[in-house]
Amino acid sequence: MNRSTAWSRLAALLGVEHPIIQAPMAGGATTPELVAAASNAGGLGSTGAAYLKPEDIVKHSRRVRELTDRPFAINLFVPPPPPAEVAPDRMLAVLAGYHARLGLAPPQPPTSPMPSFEEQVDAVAESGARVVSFVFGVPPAGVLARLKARGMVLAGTATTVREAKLLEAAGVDFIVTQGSEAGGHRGTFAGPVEKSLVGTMALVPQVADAVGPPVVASGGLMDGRGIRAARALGAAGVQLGTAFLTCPESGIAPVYKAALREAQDDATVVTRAFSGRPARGLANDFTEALSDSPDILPFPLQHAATTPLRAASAARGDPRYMALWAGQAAALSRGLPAAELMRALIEESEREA
Ligand SMILES: Cc1cc2nc3c(=O)[nH]c(=O)nc-3n(C[C@H](O)[C@H](O)[C@H](O)COP(=O)(O)O)c2cc1C
Repeated sequence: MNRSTAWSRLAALLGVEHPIIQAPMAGGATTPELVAAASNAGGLGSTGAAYLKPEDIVKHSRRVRELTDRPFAINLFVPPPPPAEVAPDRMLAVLAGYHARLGLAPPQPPTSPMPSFEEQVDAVAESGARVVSFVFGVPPAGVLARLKARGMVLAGTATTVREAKLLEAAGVDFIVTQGSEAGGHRGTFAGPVEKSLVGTMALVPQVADAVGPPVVASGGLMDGRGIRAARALGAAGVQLGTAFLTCPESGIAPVYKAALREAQDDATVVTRAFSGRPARGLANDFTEALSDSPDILPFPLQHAATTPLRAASAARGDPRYMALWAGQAAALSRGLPAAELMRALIEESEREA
């Protein structure tokens, strides 16, 4: 299939003019206003719903539907196996020092903050989203069958060829490849993360050669240059996260937007310090002090344990203890309104190389 056919076929599958996806970003970035603006401009907006309670998924998607009658996407985390018994005392002692510095009450033993996956799926099934994407694994067969029976288009996230093949075998409609440049959590689920840090340039053509479903490239793409490169490598579409974080509609804290605008190419690190899972973000005091700690708890307990500190740091406009998820090309952030950014991406991606 030639490149322009793959591109327009994926656009038709997604029900959009251009297969340019505003990435799902859990943790509040993907407000209904951001999602709807991306969709209204001719791409596909996506909600990162992983931490949302089912009733909030219902509310959020109702609001998106008020703002657009175009297709949009929702994303969930495939749930991790229940964590083994862990002793959080040493991590709590480390965090206590930071709490004291900010005048917070001592940290409490963490419990999982994740809503019930089954109930999230119930809410997603009723959300009116056209596309449902998953990360951190192969979703259960029953979940895929149920959403497919409702006519929803399904996607999984792969960081290696092996993961892409597992997702193809499960029957997803398209595969998002996540290159190691990507901001946020590594979606790795089959194999050690250290071996899955494959860059977009190397990952996209290998996955495109290995699997049948269309491949959507993500990781380090910020403008038309990246989109054209991804297309040339065999991608049928693209997904951009960091590029949308500095939009006025994105829900992240102002201090986080300011840090992204000042970021340099070497500003990011992959760290487990905030959540227990490896994720790429801007280095700060917290990542420098904790990234090598042997006491980091497994996801989602580390995420829960660091929540009060991250929230207090954001409320004070102090980026030192916040999770500032960002891809390696954050310096190319433009801070445009989402519709303008989407229109610019479309126009730039169609220019001759
Ligand atoms: C703040 C942030 C949160 C993210 N949350 C999610 C998420 O909830 N689900 C998901 O599939 N990917 C998530 N990602 C990863 C994106 O889907 C995408 O792979 C990544 O943003 C692409 O790289 P880029 O940031 O360089 O564009 C997140 C990325 C960022 C920056």
